Amino acid sequence: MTARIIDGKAFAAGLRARLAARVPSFVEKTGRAPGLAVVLVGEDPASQVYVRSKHKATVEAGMQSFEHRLPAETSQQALLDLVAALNADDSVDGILVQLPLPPHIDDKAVLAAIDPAKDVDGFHVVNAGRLAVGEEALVPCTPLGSLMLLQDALGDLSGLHAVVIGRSNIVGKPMAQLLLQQSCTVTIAHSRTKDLPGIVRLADIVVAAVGRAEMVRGDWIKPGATVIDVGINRVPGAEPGKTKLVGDCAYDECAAVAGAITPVPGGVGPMTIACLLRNTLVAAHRRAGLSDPEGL
Ligand SMILES: Nc1nc(=O)c2c([nH]1)NC[C@@H]1CN(c3ccc(C(=O)N[C@@H](CCC(=O)O)C(=O)O)cc3)C=[N+]21
Repeated sequence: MTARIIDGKAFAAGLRARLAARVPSFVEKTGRAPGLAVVLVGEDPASQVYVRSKHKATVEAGMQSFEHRLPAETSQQALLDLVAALNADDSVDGILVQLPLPPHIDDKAVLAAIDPAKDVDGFHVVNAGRLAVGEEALVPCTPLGSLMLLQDALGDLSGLHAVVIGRSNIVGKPMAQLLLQQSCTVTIAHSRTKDLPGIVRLADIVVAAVGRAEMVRGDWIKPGATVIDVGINRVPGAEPGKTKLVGDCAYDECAAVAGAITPVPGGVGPMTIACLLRNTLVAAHRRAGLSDPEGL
């Protein structure tokens, strides 16, 4: 069998177009465009690339983008002061503080300072708790985008066994919550799991979010299973001095066995940015007292 390729890039482009189509009626009702503030502390080159693509996508969707670039030596208090100002700014619907932060800053304290209503990353404990108990929440973008791709590929997920590899607060745990909400049987596996290949072989759905390049091998995959590869690992490329991007799954091996699989790049990554805009539009509607935009 050769897996169907799940085209996250195309799905994300479609989602961004649907979002852009909803912006004019929001503007008409409120007199302003939804606004996303992105805060970058320091000059990490990968973070700069992500922040640039977020800005571009935000503007293309007709939303307002506020970029705040602070030097690496910015104090925690200065960052908290900026977050407080963004919380108070009515033109800002979403606040994203790019991670990782420099080591002298306590990221938990910063995330806790973001107004949960503007927490478009869904990282605040209030949103994590709301997701866990099934209340209206802002849901972390990478798991949300992964779920959208799964539902597009499989339709109803009810009763399927999903194995999530990785237990981070940003991906693994919220992914498991979303799959549980869809009535999957969910196993959360991680670096200490005994017989990880044996556990993964039980899965109808594999979500790989461990952050280790090409760790999941083809002979771990049940024939026909759907594989969502969340990993983004930069490794040495074919030519010396060049790098390339690979996922947490050994792509060629897994694609030979799976029913469907996301590539890296072009899979989950573009969905993360599209879902950030989706969350910004949703947050803007809720803050304005409007009902959630439908069909997103
Ligand atoms: N507060 C916060 N929220 C985040 O959502 C967040 C963050 N911090 N810190 C960094 C990670 C990483 N991240 C990605 C977003 C898009 C792609 C993406 O579009 N990737 C493309 C390729 C990009 C490339 O070529 O480098 C793809 O997979 O096709 C990747 C990674 C969001 N992050």
